Amino acid sequence: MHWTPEHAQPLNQWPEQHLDVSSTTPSPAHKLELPPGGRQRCHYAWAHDDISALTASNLLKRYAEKYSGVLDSPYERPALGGYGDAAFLNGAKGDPEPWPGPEPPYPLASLHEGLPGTKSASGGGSGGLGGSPVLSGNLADPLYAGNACGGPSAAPEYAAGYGGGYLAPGYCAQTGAALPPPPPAALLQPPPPPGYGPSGPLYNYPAGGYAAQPGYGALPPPPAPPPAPYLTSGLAAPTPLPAPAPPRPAPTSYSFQAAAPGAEAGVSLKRKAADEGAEGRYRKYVYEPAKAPAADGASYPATDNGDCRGNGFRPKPPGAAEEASVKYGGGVPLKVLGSPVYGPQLEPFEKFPERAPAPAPRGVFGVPSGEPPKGVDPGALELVTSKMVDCGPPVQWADVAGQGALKAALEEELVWPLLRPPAYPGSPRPPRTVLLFGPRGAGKALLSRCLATQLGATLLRLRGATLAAPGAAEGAHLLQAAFAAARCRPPAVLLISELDALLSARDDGAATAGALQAPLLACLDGGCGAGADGVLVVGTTSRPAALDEATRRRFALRFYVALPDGPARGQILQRALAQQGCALNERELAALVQGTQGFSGGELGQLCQQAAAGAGLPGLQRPLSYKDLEAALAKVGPRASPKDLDSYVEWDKMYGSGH
Ligand SMILES: Nc1ncnc2c1ncn2[C@@H]1O[C@H](COP(=O)(O)OP(=O)(O)OP(=O)(O)O)[C@@H](O)[C@H]1O
Ligand SMILES: [Mg+2]
Repeated sequence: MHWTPEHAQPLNQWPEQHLDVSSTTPSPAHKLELPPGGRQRCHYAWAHDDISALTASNLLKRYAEKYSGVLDSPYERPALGGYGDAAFLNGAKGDPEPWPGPEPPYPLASLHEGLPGTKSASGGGSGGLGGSPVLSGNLADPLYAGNACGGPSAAPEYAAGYGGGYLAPGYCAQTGAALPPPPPAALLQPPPPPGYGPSGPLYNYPAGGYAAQPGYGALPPPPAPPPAPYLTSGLAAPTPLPAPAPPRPAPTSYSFQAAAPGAEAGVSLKRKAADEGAEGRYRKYVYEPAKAPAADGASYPATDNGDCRGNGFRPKPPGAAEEASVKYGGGVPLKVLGSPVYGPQLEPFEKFPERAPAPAPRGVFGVPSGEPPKGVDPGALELVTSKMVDCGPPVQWADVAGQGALKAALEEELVWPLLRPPAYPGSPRPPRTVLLFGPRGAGKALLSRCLATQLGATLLRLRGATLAAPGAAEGAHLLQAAFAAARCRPPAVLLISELDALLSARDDGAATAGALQAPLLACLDGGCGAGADGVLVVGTTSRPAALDEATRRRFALRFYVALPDGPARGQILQRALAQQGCALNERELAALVQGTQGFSGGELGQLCQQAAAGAGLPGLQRPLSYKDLEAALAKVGPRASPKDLDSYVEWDKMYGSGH
């Protein structure tokens, strides 16, 4: 055989190589490369391949013995075949006593016959020792391929067979003395209870029958015992159970898990679906035709009928669908009744002009549920109650165009936890403060109104600039009164827009601004009732960089309200133009959407107003045309520069909650 370097394989691959022993001519290269001493010890892989069959057999035998010694050190290996499989299964591999296995020791004399390459009955196959017809019958089954305890593994060095039968996965080299002897069989298998022994009767009913189990009285009565002919001979017929106890009263509260089944996983899926815009279970966040509402008209078919008042926010009461129908369409049935389907359907946008007069303040605002806190100016409280309560029409999720991911995040992280707070002890409190930041007119106030609607809460609106205008003392009184009013009338959403106007870092250097920061922080800390159950504080700003760290930290959640994307702009424009009696065709609308890139929702509304004003149509004698809008585009443009938008994104990355 001609020797080539590819024969120089490590020993662990050796059995897989074909070993041709037909040639007796030694390779001169081998002789030159191999050191004269230590060849046998260190250079197994370089052993001659031109050797006789007898030499090969002897060599294999010797290597096998050597490796068995290396492997077993310091573990003292018992005689081959000393362990049966049961020894490993019982964890008695360290038992110094030889296990009385039924199999005889492995016949070492036939080891080499199993090696591939030997021109023997094994046929030079790939089975290694395990493939030997002689050994395969003697090897323990199954073969353990490796050592999972991090020690030297048997698998690479004794490929497919050798030693594999001795090393179980997880087997660590250790002395047998370190292991305790196996416990007596009586301990391993406790005796069965009386009456359940192998020789005992099958059933062992107590003589007087079973006593009624407390707490299961509401279960239906058990079936009558089978008639005597069907009972096993010798088996005592069970005594019927006594009459069931009166049913326990239904629980008045429900746990978080019960109230929102699969909330955790479902929510994540929903967010994922919203992010990806993929077809998922929560397709309401992507553009699609409206789905049929739930049978009861509820946004989310809750499995519970409970009314969670843990934090003052309540889920929608039954019959909300009818109420919503009256509110929105004046009796006209709506396609989506309280269902937050964020699709391109126009119905939700058309319902604004048709809305019935503003309903009476929702929640329990009209009936104070709490005492006004001491130290609050009664005049300021009266002012807040009469002037700052938002009585506008409710805003559903579908009324906010676009912002799918943000709406999903608000609902998941704010609305659901507030409506259904976790009931288990030690669970984190739902967030009570949220900051919405983004360009002017992006829809921060609209989203706040939507939050109030979803929570069934009263909305109190404060403007930072208005608070800062009259003077520091009066502004502070108003601020405290607003928080107090919210606390007195839960559930309530307190919206403080232009939050930056209250803080010291103002560009215009308003004198009172800085003075309002301390009262604001005190109120946000709970001093004015912000931490009370049933009060959610929403701060909005278009200058998030003006917020110092103290203020920023007070808002548990911080969400970026971005400018509307193309489809959202199309929706807002359609709705605004429909109010002015203008209907653009598809091409014109697409062109308008294209031309209004970078516009906020507020600016799109201004564009339509400008178009109407430019056309000189105060009374709308003729419908607006595309040309009017083109002309208005020359006058109204986006206010936020790309640099501003970048700074929002940066701030969001640093301090935002992400969505
Ligand atoms: N995504 C939207 N869908 C429908 N209407 C929108 C949307 N975004 C904004 N609008 C409309 O634009 C107008 C301005 O919105 P809003 O007052 O909520 O903006 P804002 O972010 O609070 O602005 P500011 O920073 O000036 O307070 C509102 O009439 C609102 O209805
Ligand atoms: Mg606003």
